[in-house]
Amino acid sequence: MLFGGPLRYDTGWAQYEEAFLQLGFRSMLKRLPALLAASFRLARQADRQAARIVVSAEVGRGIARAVSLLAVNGVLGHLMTDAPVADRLRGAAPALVTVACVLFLAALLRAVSTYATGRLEPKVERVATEQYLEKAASVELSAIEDDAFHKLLDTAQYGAASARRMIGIATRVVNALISLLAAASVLTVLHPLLLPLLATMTLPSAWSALTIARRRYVSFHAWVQHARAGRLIGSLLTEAGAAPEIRVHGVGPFLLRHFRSMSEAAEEEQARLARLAARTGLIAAAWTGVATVVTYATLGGLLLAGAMALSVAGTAVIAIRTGSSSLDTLVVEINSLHEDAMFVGDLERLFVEAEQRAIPVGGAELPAEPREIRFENVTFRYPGTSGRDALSDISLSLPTGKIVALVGENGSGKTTLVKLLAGLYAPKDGRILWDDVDAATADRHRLAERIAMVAQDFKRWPFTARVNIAIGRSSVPLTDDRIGTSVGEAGAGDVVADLPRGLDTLLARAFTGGHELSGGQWQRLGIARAAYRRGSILVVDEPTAALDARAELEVFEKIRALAGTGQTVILITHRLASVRHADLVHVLEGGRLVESGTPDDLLRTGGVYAELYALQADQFTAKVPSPNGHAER
Ligand SMILES: Nc1ncnc2c1ncn2[C@@H]1O[C@H](COP(=O)(O)OP(=O)(O)OP(=O)(O)O)[C@@H](O)[C@H]1O
Repeated sequence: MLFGGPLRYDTGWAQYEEAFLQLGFRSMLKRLPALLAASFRLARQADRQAARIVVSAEVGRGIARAVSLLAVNGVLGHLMTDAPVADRLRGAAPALVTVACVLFLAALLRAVSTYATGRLEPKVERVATEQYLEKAASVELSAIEDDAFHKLLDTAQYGAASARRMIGIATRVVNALISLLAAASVLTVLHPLLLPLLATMTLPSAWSALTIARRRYVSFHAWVQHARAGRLIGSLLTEAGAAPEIRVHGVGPFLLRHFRSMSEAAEEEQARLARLAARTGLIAAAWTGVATVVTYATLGGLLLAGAMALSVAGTAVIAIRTGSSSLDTLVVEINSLHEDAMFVGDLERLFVEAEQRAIPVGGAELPAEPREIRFENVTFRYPGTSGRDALSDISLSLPTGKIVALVGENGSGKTTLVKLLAGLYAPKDGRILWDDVDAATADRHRLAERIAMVAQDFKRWPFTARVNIAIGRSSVPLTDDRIGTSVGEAGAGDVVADLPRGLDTLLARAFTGGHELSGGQWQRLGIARAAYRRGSILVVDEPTAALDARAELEVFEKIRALAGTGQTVILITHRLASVRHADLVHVLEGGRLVESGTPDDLLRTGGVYAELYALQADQFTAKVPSPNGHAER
């Protein structure tokens, strides 16, 4: 099956299983105060005033219900006496007025609570989502590439919606709790037998709701990656980037087949859950039925035996109905609260883990104008990969203010080396020294400030051309001067001039008014972005891969000019002719440094560089067959 099987258990799974094991009814009740406190904390963070209003209104509603129950008891007490009807009614009147007033007040409080909850819920979701996104953006690249962390990101994204739901649920829990307390106290006063009977009637629904929620949560975690893969396939079918290949290579039916088989597997799981839920519900209903019969039979027995007055039995019936409906609500709502709290728990777990894997803040100051950056016996392997190191025992110098070229065949480690230089990864062994400051101890944010990078797969932001350039340093105010200079430095003037609305053209074909650039045009904008950033070290990874011959020459000219202004240029390229202007060339092979020197030195000594150079040169000097069959130079 594409993307592996539906159930992939990795290290992250063990933690979910532990969370699942905590899902007992007792532990749920024990955790209730903490859960309510957590949702209240979130609510206060989002909107303190609305949170206070909701809590006060719900407590008020609960109390109102308790008072009305006691008042009803008073009404029945007066009505079910032997006195004349008029006297009975007169006696019951004050209690009736109390019931009416309390019901009116409860309705008012309900309206207040509805309004404040409605105001609060979206804010809670926004605050939680913001925190989620902020944490996701602040972790190390290695965390983003780690599939266990990614799974956590996947599941935690539901935490914000759960946090929103928890607000409404928490209000209903508080309300039902108070009203249950009222019913239970009334029942205890009426007859001690009635309380356990009430509990027996409600236990089955508690058990059934809990069992169903447990299954749903476990299933969700087992299937979350499957669902992501399914969504990914679905989006591939509609994505503009994949559209040409889907049509020319006829990939559509292939992707659809996989989409269907993945969806069918997920449907089977849904059907399995529904089957189990139906069975559980049926068992619970039978159990409740028996318990209800026993309860009313007991009431009848007490009446027949003269152990209970008719008015008391009437109140008991009302209290049992109120109590069991409150208990039902409570069980269902606590259960939902718990289920949602587990997703909020995932979000909190993400916060903790993201904190641990965050790019550290602070550290040693880097020299303002270092003479060189030295790699000292640097070894690196990508986290979670086995096999060979991507870089092994590399020692080399990157003198500042010069053009240093990194050369080597595909997969030799050039990009990895510059990622380490930029602080995106840390070496497994060895050090990267900026003069004598170890980059591992340096302030990472300050280090990144110094670097401008045109990566091989630099981001094509779905924004305007202007923003696509200025996003190179979004922390400074955007000025036309700076944009203009950068466009000039990158030789992107023609690209911008050709755009229908110049710099204000939206570069996202999928949106109205959006425009698409060619690969080479994008590459020029990417270089303009790096120029706009004005880092002291410019890293360009294959800057001319998509450029035509004339543009390529021009771009290298521009890059040389940047080095002339004091910028250090680290250039990765397979076009060895362009490397001839570099001050220093490092040649990598299989993650090891095999040669270093000026281009002329390397050509003279005749190693890997000279060999690759000769191969490329041969392509241009090879004899071109003439029309009459003789080879010509
Ligand atoms: N994010 C990653 N996770 C795991 N392995 C990676 C990752 N990126 C690169 N590698 C591996 O590290 C090795 C070096 O890759 P790198 O991208 O540094 O090579 P390169 O010299 O830049 O190649 P190219 O000329 O094709 O761009 C390769 O074996 C590659 O498979």
